[in-house]
Formats: sequence, structure tokens, C-alpha cells
Amino acid sequence: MASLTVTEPGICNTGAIQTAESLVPACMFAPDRGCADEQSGEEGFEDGEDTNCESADHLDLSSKLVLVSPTGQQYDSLLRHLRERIEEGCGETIYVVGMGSDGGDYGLDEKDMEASVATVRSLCEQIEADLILLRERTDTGGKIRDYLIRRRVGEQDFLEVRVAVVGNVDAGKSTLLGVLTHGELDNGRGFARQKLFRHKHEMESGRTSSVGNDILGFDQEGQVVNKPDSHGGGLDWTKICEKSSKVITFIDLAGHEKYLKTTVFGMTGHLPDFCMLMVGSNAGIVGMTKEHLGLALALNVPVFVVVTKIDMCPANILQGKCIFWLLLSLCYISYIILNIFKPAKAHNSIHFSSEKMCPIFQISNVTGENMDLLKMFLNLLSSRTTFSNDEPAEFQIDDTYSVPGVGTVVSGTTLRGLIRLNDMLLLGPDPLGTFIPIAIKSIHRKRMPVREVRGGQTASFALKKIKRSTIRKGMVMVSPKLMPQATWEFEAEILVLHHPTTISPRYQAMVHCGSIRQTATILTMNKDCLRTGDKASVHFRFIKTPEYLHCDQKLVFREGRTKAVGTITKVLTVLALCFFSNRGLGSKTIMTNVRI
Ligand SMILES: Nc1nc2c(ncn2[C@@H]2O[C@H](COP(=O)(O)OP(=O)(O)OP(=O)(O)O)[C@@H](O)[C@H]2O)c(=O)[nH]1
Repeated sequence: MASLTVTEPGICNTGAIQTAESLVPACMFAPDRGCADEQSGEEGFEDGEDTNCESADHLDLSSKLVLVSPTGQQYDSLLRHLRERIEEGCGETIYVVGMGSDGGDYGLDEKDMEASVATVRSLCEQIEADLILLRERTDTGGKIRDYLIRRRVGEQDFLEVRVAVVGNVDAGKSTLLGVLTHGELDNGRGFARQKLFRHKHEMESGRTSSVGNDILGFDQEGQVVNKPDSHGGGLDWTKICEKSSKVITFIDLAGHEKYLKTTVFGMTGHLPDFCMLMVGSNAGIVGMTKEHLGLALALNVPVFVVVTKIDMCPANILQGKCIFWLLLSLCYISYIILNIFKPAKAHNSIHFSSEKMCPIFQISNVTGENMDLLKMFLNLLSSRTTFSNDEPAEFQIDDTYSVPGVGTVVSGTTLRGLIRLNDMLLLGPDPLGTFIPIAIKSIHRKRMPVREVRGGQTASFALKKIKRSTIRKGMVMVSPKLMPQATWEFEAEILVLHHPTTISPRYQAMVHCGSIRQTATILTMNKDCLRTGDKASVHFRFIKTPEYLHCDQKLVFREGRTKAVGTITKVLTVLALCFFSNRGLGSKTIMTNVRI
């Protein structure tokens, strides 16, 4: 495992070990993270394995006592480091008080602890953040405390984390979301999921068929904001968002194979930060579980597992089934399986993606067992998207609506940059590959009107003078600075995960890339034919409309059970013709792309 670099007491920078799939923010974390279950001896990662820490600061900030009474220079340095960590952690970080940066100097007495906490509190005031105690431990040297430092947000703002919920049919996905977001336990016969279904046929069959969105709000203290819905009128999202400092958006996906296309769209188009893989303990790893896990890993989305229905499964059988999970992990990931039974482990496992761990929660939606651990863990998850003000705005559309009295509304995810009310963006590409200027007339985040949205946030925009039928999923709205170009053809490095026979040129299948979902034909490839497990460089062409693509975007190429994953390596050249027309005061730009 790669080493951590401690930059000051209690602050470890995981940035150095970030891999493509582990863009979890670099947060402060103490070397006591070795969370192999101290008492139960369960499998975990080794203590000290990551403690190759060295001071990165020329000032002596390495002592556990530096916070007791820092000099002016030390204080400034501590403040600077804390600010950096908060930026990297998208507004929050974990701070350990009572530990030296070498990881071996543990514990403070009562007096020093009070003085250190006072220093940290004053640092937090400087950056307008709150200090929340997560846990306290006592070592031979004294006390050690873990704090969550979370930047205060305005009433209209909140931190946002998206979690895709996948797993086989009947694993208890919708039920868990019903229990978490509505605060009422299930009866084992489908009570909790009723509140989530969007369609009549879902009510009748008990099967999710569409991409559902549910929110769980946490206040500054980490307490759940959602209240049981006594009137049956659904949750008031605006109230939840107003009271929350962090909102977890669950993307509830269908478990049945027949809805796989929708589930793949949910995983690629809704840009989840994390994937919650649900396994019913009565059934184990069956049906689509492996398919969903493979998809999440192929898209580099960090996975944690929630095993449900433990009330139905005797302990010895549950233990036996762990072998399945271990096998699963060996098949798909060389990750360390970490069973979460204690709050300390829930805290320690939040860096699971960068540590190559796969936390497993074992819960019951009926008795509520271990539900608090899961909530605690969810509260500590941080978004993987970092935001920079300077980047030109880019927004991908994943759904469209016609709202009476408002007109056409598009919803989706802001990929980067900042979008403000009345901003002028380019919407496209249409079937001719053109982008048209469009003004943002109103913005809603989680049904709450706001004035701006940033990279990493989902939003919906009301657009003026445009028909809903002219907009489709997969279109984008981007800053004119990007000079967007649509493309028909692209090259990608792909890996065939499964195909019953062989794939050769002229083969057609559905390409999922972000919220783009369109059939493409293989024109050429650098091998004669491809079988399961083969890698190749492939040249694709969309069959219906040109799309807006980037290099390095992940894609899934599938048809039935055939599945390949890959990364776009080249977007083929298009010739952009710009038509300008002056109407009234503002000039209007229409860009048309002609393929060469
Ligand atoms: N006893 C018990 N029953 C549960 C638990 N969790 C879910 N169930 C029941 O399991 C059944 C299936 O749950 P769902 O939430 O519909 O499963 P799902 O994974 O969402 O299924 P799809 O939407 O079809 O993908 C329901 O009858 C639930 O009441 C649990 O922890 N214990």
C-alpha cells in the first residue's frame, strides 16, 4: 500500500496515493487508521503500513503538543494547512488531536487536550468551519480525539454527495432508501419501499424500473434532518436542504436484468461519487450483483457493500456467506474486505477507495440493526468532484421535463465551472451538430431555487423559448469559451468483459458515456476480432446523431449480456463553421460542425 504523508499533527495527506479510481478528497487522517478489528481480529489493513509519514513543513509542526500553545508562525502554518485540506476535501476534513505526525506519539492529558481543542476551534473560526467530535480514545499517553471539521454553508447551500444504489432484485435497495429517508422501519413485506416508487406498475410489482432520486440530509452536527412523513405527501426536499449541511442523493437503480439499460444509464449519466452495492443475506451473491459490481469498478466508482435482511439469516449462515464476499473481492478487486460493526470502523473506513478497502455493513431494515453505523458513514463521505472557479462551465443533461407555467426544464449534473442565473450557455449538439445560445432563467437544486450551481452539483434549469422535444438526454450546456464541437466518430481503448462469440467490425451496440446513450458501429479495430477478456483500440461511429465527447471519458459498450468498458482516446476532427447573426442588441452565435 502506498504511504501517507503527514504534513502536521493529525493531518495526513492521502493525495499522494490517489489513483484514477480514488479521487476521494485528501483529508486529514491519523495513522491509527489501522482498523483491522482490534478486538475481533477481523481482516483489515495493517497498522503502521501507511505510517511512513514525514514532516512536510520547515516549521516544527510534528509534535503532538504543537496545538497546546503554538507560536504565531506555527499558528499561521497550521491555518494554511487546514485551509488547503478543507479545499481538497470539498469543504470538510478529519482532524486528529493528540497525535504526533510520526504516528507514534500518542495521547494528551486533560489540560493539554483542552488547550489543543481551543486552538483547533480558533483555527476553525478563522475559516468559518464547525468542529464536530467524532470519537475519543484513551491511550497510555492520554486522550486522542477525532474531529470532523466542516465548512459552514449558507442557508441555500449544502455539500452534495451522490451514491448509486445497485444490487440484485429484492436485495432491499428501495426498502433501505425508504427506511433511511423516511425514518420508519420496514415490515418485511414491502412497507418502506412504497414511499419511493414513481410508477403504478412499480407499486404493483414491487420492482424498481426507473432511476429514482432520494435525499438524506445531515445537519452540521451530523444528525439526520429527514423527518418521518406523517401526511403521506412525500418529503419536503426544500426544508431538508435548508436545514442540511450535507445532502446525500441516492440514485435508486433497478435490480432486474430487464432494466439493465436504465441501471447502466444511472451509473454513467448520474455521475455517482460512490456505489452502494446491496446484497440480501438470504440470497447472497446472485443474479445481477456481480454485473453491477463489475460495472462500478469499470467506471472507477468506489464501492461499499450493504448486506440486508440479517434479521432473516442465522448468524452461522451469515458468517458462511462471508466467504462469498471474500471470493467476490478476490475475483473483482484486490481490495481488503472490512466488516463494519463499530463506530470506530465506520470512521476509519471513509477513505476506503484510496486505501483499496471495501467496507461491508450488515443491517436489517426491519429491526434497524447497525443502521446508525451506516448513517454515520454516509455523513462522513465526501464528494469526489473538486471545483475550480476558473474553469468554463459544463453541464450534462440527463432528463427533460415540461412544467406547466414554466416551460422546458432540463436536469443534470454540473461537470465543472460555475453557472449563474441569466448566464448565456451553448446548448447542443442537435442532430446537425449545432449548438445554440440559451439563457438560464431559473435554477433549482433539489427543488430549491438558487442563484448559482458549481461543478459536482446536480441542478435543473428552466429554459426559455425552446421546445422540450428538441432536447435529448446526452446533450450538454457549456460555456461559449469552450467552443464546443460535436463528433460522429471517436476512438477508444476497450476491454471486452463478456461476449458469447466474437466482436468484429460492423458490430453495433449501445454506447453509454456520461448521459449519452446511443448505438454506435465499430468501423475498425487493431485486431481481427475480439473475445471475452480481449483489449483493443476501436474506432466507433454513432448511428443517429453526433455527440459532444472528451478524451479520457469512460464508456460502457453493451448489447444484451455483451459488455465492454473503455476510455475514449481520440475524438475525431470536426470542422466547426460558425454562423453569426445579429438580432436586436445581442449577437447570436450558432456553431455547426461538419465532419471531415
Ligand atoms: N426481513 C427483512 N425484509 C427485508 C429487509 N429489507 C428488505 N426486505 C424486504 O425485501 C423485499 C424486497 O425489497 P425491495 O426494497 O423491493 O428490493 P429491491 O432491491 O429494491 O428490488 P428491485 O427494486 O426490484 O430492484 C421487500 O418485501 C422488503 O420488505 C430486511 O432487512 N429484512
